[in-house]
Amino acid sequence: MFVKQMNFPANHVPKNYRNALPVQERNAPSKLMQPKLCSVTVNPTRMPTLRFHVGANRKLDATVKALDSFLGQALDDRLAKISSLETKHEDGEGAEPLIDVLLLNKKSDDIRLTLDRDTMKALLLDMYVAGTQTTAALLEWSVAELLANPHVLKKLTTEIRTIVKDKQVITNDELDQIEYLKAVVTEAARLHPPGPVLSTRITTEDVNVMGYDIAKGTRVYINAWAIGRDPKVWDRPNEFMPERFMGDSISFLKHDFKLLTFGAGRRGCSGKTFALAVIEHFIANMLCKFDLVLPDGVTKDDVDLTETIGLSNRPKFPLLALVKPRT
Ligand code: HEM
Repeated sequence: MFVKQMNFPANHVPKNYRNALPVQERNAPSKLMQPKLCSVTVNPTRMPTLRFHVGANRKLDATVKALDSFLGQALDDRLAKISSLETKHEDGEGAEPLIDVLLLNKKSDDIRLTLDRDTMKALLLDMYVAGTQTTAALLEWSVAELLANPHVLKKLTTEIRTIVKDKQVITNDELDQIEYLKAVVTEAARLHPPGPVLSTRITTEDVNVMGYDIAKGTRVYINAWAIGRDPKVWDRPNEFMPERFMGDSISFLKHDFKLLTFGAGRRGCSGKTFALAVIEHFIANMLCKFDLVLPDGVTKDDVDLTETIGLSNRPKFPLLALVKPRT
């Protein structure tokens, strides 16, 4: 790719940016393992682009402080709870929560996590900010498109029930076999990327892209939404046709610049495998045990697929759907 991710200029590294720490400090054992928790230091980063908006940086500071304190509290609460448990998982949870993995500085065969408190907060923030709304939006779009396209819903339901049969729990092995489900989610993601514009890049050298000269240092915005509906790239681009991805070599796991719902390159989405697994598990389980239907008197043509305009893309009107126990 011609356009690379912006780096901080050497003299402008925010002070709380972990990699800016001397190597020794970076590798020091986590303070969290000490009995007394370290205090939280907030060092919000000012955004130069906001300096023209009166009060914006002040609001940013307040938001950063509030978030920092919320995340710090979440870590403290969980640590207190873990210490009060005699054995792990005594609180009835089957799988180990991410927060415990971070707090307990888990050691496994091939990975040793040495995380300080700020890094743990950043990881939790990543999960919540980057991972929740986006996943929920793509799930909502996938279900909305299924309701607006009953022939696709019928085909998918049949395929899922044929593969899963009467099993109570759907495993990844079954999920891997339901090729049409992956095609449905990929098609929903092409038409309705939850983040229509990718993270900003800055060119690191003069480049020419398809006849356009782009000077070094140009801020580049990539419109994933428009690329996903480009008629030069896609046949009948505005139609929901999961079949286009059946047996196709294009998939999110293979990095194709036609399909940028999860971005690309080194700053591409690090949670895409997780997000796709969550969405596929949800839909497979739902359609296995329930019939997905529209409320009485509502037809497929009434499903409103209008998108919100902005940095995130969700249905403008929340989806109303019903599930009934499988007939
Ligand atoms: C359907 C769900 C999701 C969508 C559509 C999505 C989309 C994106 C997009 C478009 C980017 C910017 C990529 C680029 O500019 O090249 C991104 C970045 C990111 N995503 Fe996701 N994401 C999803 C779910 C998740 C989840 C579940 C997590 C975490 C568990 C996550 C963590 C991140 C992180 C940490 C980044 C920043 C990566 C970096 O800058 O190095 N995302 N995501």
